[in-house]
Amino acid sequence: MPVLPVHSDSAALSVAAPPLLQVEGLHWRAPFEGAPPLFAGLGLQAGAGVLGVTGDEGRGKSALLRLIAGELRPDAGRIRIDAPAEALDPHALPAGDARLRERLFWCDPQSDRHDGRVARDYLAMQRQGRPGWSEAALAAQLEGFALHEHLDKRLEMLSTGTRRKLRLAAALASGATLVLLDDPGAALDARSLRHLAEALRRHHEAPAGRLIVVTGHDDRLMPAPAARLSLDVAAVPGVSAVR
Ligand SMILES: Nc1ncnc2c1ncn2[C@@H]1O[C@H](COP(=O)(O)OP(=O)(O)OP(=O)(O)O)[C@@H](O)[C@H]1O
Repeated sequence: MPVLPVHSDSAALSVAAPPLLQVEGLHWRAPFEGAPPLFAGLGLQAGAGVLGVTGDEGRGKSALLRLIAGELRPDAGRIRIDAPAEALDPHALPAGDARLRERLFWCDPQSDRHDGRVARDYLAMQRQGRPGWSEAALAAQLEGFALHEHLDKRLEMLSTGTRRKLRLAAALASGATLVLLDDPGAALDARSLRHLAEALRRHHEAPAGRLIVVTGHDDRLMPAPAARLSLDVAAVPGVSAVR
């Protein structure tokens, strides 16, 4: 999946396969006085595999995922998540829409929404409404992240790293067309980092029609440079990624 930064909105690359994620003309600035525009016409197309989003602190990696997930509203532009029958616009659908839930898994490291749940129940809840969910993939994640001993504890009793691992396990088992992982290596122990790196590498090699977007600074979790999108390019008005 070559990712080419281009310095013009009009620049386009030929797309070998229909993209799973399309961002067109994205404009957004943080809603506070004097905030500079973070995205001024950003365009992005990505197919199945792993797309890495890199950039210095504050360049908008997390904000980009929140915009794609529908949590932040773009000032202008369009976001489309591809689906067999129709392209879904997360901003045109109500929160919790069943089609969006099936196709999108947003792994928000800051969320404390489910902290009162027991880990096993959290996984059961995440499984609901996701026909692509894989019990085999979940079993591999529980093993790889050493989560078995924590399944009967409430999330609020778990360490930050273990809570993150539980969310990652659900994300990787979800079968969603688009999985968004924000800085997934943060607070992970060395063994878990190795497991996650291996899971992402395997997914990239055999993506089965699904796209995982990973932000962060950890090179071990990033796909090859050709599949990375850097937000550091000064005032990039358009960026395209194709598989
Ligand atoms: N939910 C939000 N609401 C308002 N402003 C936000 C929100 N998320 C991010 N921002 C603002 O957008 C800018 C970019 O922040 P963001 O967290 O996206 O950067 P980042 O590249 O992920 O940085 P880091 O590597 O430190 O995580 C910051 O000015 C931040 O305050």
